[in-house]
Amino acid sequence: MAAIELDGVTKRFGDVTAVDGLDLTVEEGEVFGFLGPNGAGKSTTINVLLDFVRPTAGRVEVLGMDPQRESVAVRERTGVLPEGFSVYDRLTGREHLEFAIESKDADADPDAVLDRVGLAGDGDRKAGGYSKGMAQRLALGMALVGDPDLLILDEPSSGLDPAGAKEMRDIVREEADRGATVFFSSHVLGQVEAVCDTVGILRNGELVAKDSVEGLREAVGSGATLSITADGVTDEDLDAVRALDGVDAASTDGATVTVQCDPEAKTAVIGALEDAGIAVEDFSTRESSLEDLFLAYTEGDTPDDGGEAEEVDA
Ligand SMILES: Nc1ncnc2c1ncn2[C@@H]1O[C@H](COP(=O)(O)OP(=O)(O)OP(=O)(O)O)[C@@H](O)[C@H]1O
Repeated sequence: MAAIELDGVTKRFGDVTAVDGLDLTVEEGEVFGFLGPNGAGKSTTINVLLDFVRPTAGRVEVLGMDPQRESVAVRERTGVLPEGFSVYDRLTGREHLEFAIESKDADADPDAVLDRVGLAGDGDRKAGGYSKGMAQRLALGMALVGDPDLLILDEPSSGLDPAGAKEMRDIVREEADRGATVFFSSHVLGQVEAVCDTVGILRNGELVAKDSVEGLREAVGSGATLSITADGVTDEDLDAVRALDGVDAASTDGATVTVQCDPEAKTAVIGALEDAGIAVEDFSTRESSLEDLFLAYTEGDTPDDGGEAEEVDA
């Protein structure tokens, strides 16, 4: 069964269309990464799932229920880490968890949860004195209370240091192993790449791609990014590079030339620059990251090369 099913969901705020005819299915047990630039409509979609916002049009199902008619039942089985969570300054970390345990009528040990999210030893401190990352850990702990069937995490890594982000990803995996569905939004691409089974990319309220990370990579192209340290590169030089077989894109910031290309095109690219009289000081190649991919989907034209990605025309 699908944990989340959106069918033609549109949400308008006055003249602004935040979500535009969104069709989306997240299967039970899936870790789904909801990616998109600022303002793409991620939080609005999450608010629709939780019935904090009512859609202008479309059908929504969460855990087989209609969140508008069964909002209490949906929320009982869902753990939420909201965007911009703010703590109750005067309550301790443990009191926050006790509150979450009580309101979910759950049977959890607050200290075990504090320990799990890396706050053991800080449970008796007033949360008003927590750092941003500690508050985020606390919010994650509150979302985990009661072993929810669905975890909805809005930008869960915001404010976390690299170790905290890694711990968050480990927890997400543990929750998925337990059978929970995890839906998390992010524009921190590495977070999504590292932990998600499936990624959906939202642009201007529309789903522009949905696939596994690998599938999306294949759809974008052969996937190498070549960085060449060289100055004095002109537009004509870049045009010569772009004209080469296997080159998708080339740009420069004045000191470094960045080329998206097939790995085999590397020698030809460097040769073309050298033929133009450019002194190539250094170069490196890396597999295109999800970031390159994300930018290709959200800034450039959507690829239509018949790759593995399920293209979604909204
Ligand atoms: N309550 C509201 N009233 C008016 N406009 C809104 C409201 N909520 C969201 N919007 C608009 O809807 C669009 C989508 O916003 P949303 O917060 O869903 O995006 P997002 O993808 O979560 O962005 P971010 O990554 O910046 O949090 C934006 O243009 C935003 O200004």
